[in-house]
Amino acid sequence: MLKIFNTLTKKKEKFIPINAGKIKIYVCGVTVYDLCHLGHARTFIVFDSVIRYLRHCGYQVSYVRNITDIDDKIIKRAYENNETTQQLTNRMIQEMHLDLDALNILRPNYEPKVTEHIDIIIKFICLLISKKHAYTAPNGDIMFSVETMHNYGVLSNKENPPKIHDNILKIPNIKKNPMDFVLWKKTTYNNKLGEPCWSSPWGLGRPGWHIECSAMNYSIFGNQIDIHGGGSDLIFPHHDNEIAQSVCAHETSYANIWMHSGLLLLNYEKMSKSLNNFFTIRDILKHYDPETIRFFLMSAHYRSQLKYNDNNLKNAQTSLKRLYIALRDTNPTIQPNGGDNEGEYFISKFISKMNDDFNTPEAYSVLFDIAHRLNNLKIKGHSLLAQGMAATLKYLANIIGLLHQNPEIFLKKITLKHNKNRHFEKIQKLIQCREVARKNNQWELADSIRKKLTVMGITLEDGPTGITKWHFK
Ligand SMILES: Nc1ncnc2c1ncn2[C@@H]1O[C@H](COP(=O)(O)OP(=O)(O)OP(=O)(O)O)[C@@H](O)[C@H]1O
Ligand SMILES: [Zn+2]
Repeated sequence: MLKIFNTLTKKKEKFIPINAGKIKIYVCGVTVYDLCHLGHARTFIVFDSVIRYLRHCGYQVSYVRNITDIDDKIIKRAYENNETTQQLTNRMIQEMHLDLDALNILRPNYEPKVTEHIDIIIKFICLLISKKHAYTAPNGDIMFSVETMHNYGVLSNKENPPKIHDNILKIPNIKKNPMDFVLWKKTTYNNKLGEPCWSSPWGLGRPGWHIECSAMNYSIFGNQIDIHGGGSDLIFPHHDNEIAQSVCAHETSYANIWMHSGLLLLNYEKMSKSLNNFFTIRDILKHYDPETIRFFLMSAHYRSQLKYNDNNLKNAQTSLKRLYIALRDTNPTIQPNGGDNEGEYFISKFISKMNDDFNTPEAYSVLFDIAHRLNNLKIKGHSLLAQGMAATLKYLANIIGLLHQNPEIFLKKITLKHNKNRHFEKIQKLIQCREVARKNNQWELADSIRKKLTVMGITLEDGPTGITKWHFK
């Protein structure tokens, strides 16, 4: 029986879908104004493995992950780039698909964009106004009134009310309650940045952030879904506000289970676009195989935080290598358990770990037990049993999107990447030494380093500011 931890009840609960055999799941997606970083990959790989597992269990899963294609940060970035918000977001959506596909993340069944749901959003806000849950603020914005909901903040826990962001309190006379939030943002008279706006009963404007997910959920799924997911950074205010809007507008419950993935941290802080402390998926893919990244991001329980650093990625690579080495010289095309009880034992152990709130670290340890057993069988020359064990290993790992490559190809690829990385590090070091030599007027040394780099196929370009660029010839 599958159990899932529900952020709403703070308990692991038996999972029972609203409609037998079918699951409706919605995950908050990216605000598309930059390339995706490894923090996004964490959340999307977590939900990818959840969805793969639910499908493996025989559920028909309908998976929606939205795209936020209108927001302050998008407007600002498009203005800086001297392009339209649509040009920017279309480009970033394409790049996002490239990166997430590279990580073998299955595409959602539907990826709704906010700008394609403005009518639905407006209707939703009208409903909230008609039910007296929303009001027009003095500046013309439409605000949700949190006092009209008896248990506002239920997800983030009312007993420990979340801190109100300072700058919310600084806005004078706009909100009836400092926790009230924007549903519709009125376009300012001069519209300095030329931001996109839509006509509405309240004049030209654009939607606030929280309303988009409530409205798109309603339009795609009706108001009730089985699972709502996202990173734990979204619990408050985004998900509490979604609950407030959806419950107040439609007077039904909203999501049965709230699942939140732990954040990927860089130096103890959330990796994030706004904090500008991120590594793009693309950059990491230059140094690591996509499957290594996937393996790393599932190596801690999905609710735990995970620290990004090169060592952790290297460890993930070593672990994955161990599994592929075990699979080497086997032909795992026969039945997964090879007809023996040991295979069945491992399968049921793996399934019980995944049924326990998708415990991937424990599920990994079953994979390593199988690999260990497989190595022993190979050493002892029990070829048929080894084939069965290899098939079990591949079958189970495939459920969560791992070990789908040919072992020889994977092992060759990581050796090549390793050599390339070492080559890259060597180049960087030589360039640094040359820069020091130049600063110290050691021209002969600087010149000999340049010659060495030329032999390695590197061309240097010394910029006027003293910064040296390089490229392969
Ligand atoms: N460091 C992270 N670790 C895990 N999940 C993350 C991380 N950063 C973002 N996410 C998740 O990725 C999805 C998209 O997030 P979003 O586009 O808001 O990213 P962001 O980098 O936090 O952007 P911004 O800083 O502009 O708000 C959300 O579900 C969010 O919870
Ligand atoms: Zn959302």
